[in-house]
Amino acid sequence: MLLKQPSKTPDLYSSQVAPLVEKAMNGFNSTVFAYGQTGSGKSFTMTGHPAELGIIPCAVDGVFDAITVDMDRAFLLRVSYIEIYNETLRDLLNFKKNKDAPAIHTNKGKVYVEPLVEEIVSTPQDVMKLLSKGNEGRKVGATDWNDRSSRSHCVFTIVIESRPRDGDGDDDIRLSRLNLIDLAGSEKAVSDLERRGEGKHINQSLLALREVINKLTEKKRSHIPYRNSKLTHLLENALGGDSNICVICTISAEEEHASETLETLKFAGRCSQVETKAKKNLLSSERALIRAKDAEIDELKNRLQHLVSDGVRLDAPSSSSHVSEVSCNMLRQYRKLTIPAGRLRRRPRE
Ligand SMILES: Nc1ncnc2c1ncn2[C@@H]1O[C@H](COP(=O)(O)OP(=O)(O)OP(=O)(O)O)[C@@H](O)[C@H]1O
Repeated sequence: MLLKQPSKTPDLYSSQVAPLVEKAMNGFNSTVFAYGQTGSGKSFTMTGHPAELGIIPCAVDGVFDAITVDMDRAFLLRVSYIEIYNETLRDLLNFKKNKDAPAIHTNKGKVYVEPLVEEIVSTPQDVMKLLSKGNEGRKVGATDWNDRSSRSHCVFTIVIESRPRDGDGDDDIRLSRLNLIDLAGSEKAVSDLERRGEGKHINQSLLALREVINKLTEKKRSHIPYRNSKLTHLLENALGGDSNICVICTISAEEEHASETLETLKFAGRCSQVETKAKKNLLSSERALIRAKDAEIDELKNRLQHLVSDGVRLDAPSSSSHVSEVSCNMLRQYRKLTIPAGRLRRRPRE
């Protein structure tokens, strides 16, 4: 759908992305990506700017707002952040320690990345800290068009698991992925040699994405070349129909960019023809991390209650530094694993 009025990112979020976040909260995979030529505002739109909140922070608020009002379900959230740079995957939450580079695997048609850090989060602040941490490791560089051009594709994912609060509810454990993607921008040859090498990989992977989208719009679908790039391989399940998708296309209005703008608009037109059939994802209790964490939470709760009945004050330093450290660690772990419903946990706005 095309927005007819110039709009700010939070308006774009409310009209186009919020419905996908709502679906993600109910077990449907959702994917949002920004596509457009270099310097046209993809990172501005996805990550945001001091002047304007981006799609990712809006979505994070959307997720926690939904948890706040949902009194019937308990949630467990995890976050991962992957970068594809020069056709190599990097874990942006673990890039320093990373000895084994993450790789794409497929099992029974499901694409996943391993090894990959998935951090458990319980507040919007936790999520935003991880986003900033990942962004520090992201490859950016100055090009002829953008001083801080993203030289990589970045996939920020919130994994949402939930179960009914009452009863055992094992037949209604839901798992979904909310993928928020900032693609690198298509570009003409740039003057800097290193940038030119990166640009070649960027353009090839975007070409692969356009080819996949073209194939997906064909009435009689032939082989779809997902494996032609890491980007399309990683997005195979999402593009292939298991996810609700929102594609945000950004353009530069200057005349010198007219041909790229036309290409982007054509891409937007083709994306709007792709049909997806996302299904609700249910998880067996044995595979549900939320079930394993339930046991851990109960155990921590018991141990904390014992400490309190022994007279240890959890919110104040104890006379014994060992008891204090143990209780603080337990309390921290307990808080990390529990997201109470019915409490406003909105991230303070700048
Ligand atoms: N709507 C906007 N209003 C004000 N400034 C903007 C807007 N969109 C983009 N900018 C500014 O334009 C510059 C380029 O934007 P941005 O980095 O988001 O582009 P990009 O499409 O992500 O580029 P690349 O593909 O090279 O990474 C930045 O300085 C950004 O702050």
